[in-house]
Amino acid sequence: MTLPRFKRILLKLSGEVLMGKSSFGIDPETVARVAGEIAAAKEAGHDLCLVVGGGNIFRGLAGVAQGIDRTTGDYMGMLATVMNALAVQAALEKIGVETRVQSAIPMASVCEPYIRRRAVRHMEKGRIVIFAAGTGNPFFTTDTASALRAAEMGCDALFKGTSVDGVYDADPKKVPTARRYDSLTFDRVLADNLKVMDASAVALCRDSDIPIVVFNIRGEHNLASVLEGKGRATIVSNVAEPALSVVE
Ligand SMILES: Nc1ncnc2c1ncn2[C@@H]1O[C@H](COP(=O)(O)OP(=O)(O)OP(=O)(O)O)[C@@H](O)[C@H]1O
Ligand SMILES: O=c1ccn([C@@H]2O[C@H](COP(=O)(O)O)[C@@H](O)[C@H]2O)c(=O)[nH]1
Repeated sequence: MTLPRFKRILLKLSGEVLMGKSSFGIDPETVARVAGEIAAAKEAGHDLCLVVGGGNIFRGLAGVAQGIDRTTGDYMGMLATVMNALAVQAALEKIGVETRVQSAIPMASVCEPYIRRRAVRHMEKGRIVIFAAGTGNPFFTTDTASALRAAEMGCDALFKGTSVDGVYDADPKKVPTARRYDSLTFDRVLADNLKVMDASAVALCRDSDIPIVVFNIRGEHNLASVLEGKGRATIVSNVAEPALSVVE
């Protein structure tokens, strides 16, 4: 399928992807590889901002399973995303890309607080803004933060770089016979309760008319391919049902 080409993009980087082949934490080689691909996307003329997940370090619900109350667990998860954001910033700056980290939870000694107009200005100056600490609120995820920031920053699309190559009719990690969609509507994702992204994120993108492109960022050069419009991905948009297709 040929994907549309987008200029201003919010790239959501899954925390899990940053751990590379390990089962926890940050793998420097993977972060460096992803940073190189982000730098190349910028070189190719895209305006980029990033939201980084925290699943490689801590998720609120995992805390709940260990007896930590949900809100505390969620704040721990948000702090995990700050660590990831700093790791991505360091890797980007090492290869000469100017960046700023803005956190939804103010931490003045570590990074800037999230100020929308300031973030817009950074982007106008060609910097990559990395949004950390999700939305700053418990009971949300970085998917919702991505949809929110994409809308606030006037992005043309939200690219979800994750560990699956698109949206399936069931979780492909649990159902081996699941079939992948080439394209589908926001309404279908919500009606079928497809779990690749939170319902709140999907609803926000639907209402702001921001397409979501789900692709596997674990594969080398996949980011470049989907940005060029030819990679393997699923596009979720408001386009009517006839455009919906299952490719395999
Ligand atoms: N219908 C579906 N299609 C595709 N993937 C699905 C579907 N339902 C569930 N998933 C799961 O969604 C996961 C991707 O989303 P998830 O929110 O878990 O990760 P992430 O946000 O990318 O990462 P992190 O939380 O580590 O930052 C995949 O690993 C996949 O197993
Ligand atoms: O707005 C937000 C964003 C995140 N959290 C918590 O952080 C972790 C990690 O984020 P992922 O999106 O799963 O990568 C998440 O599990 C939440 O516990 C949050 O509370 N609010």
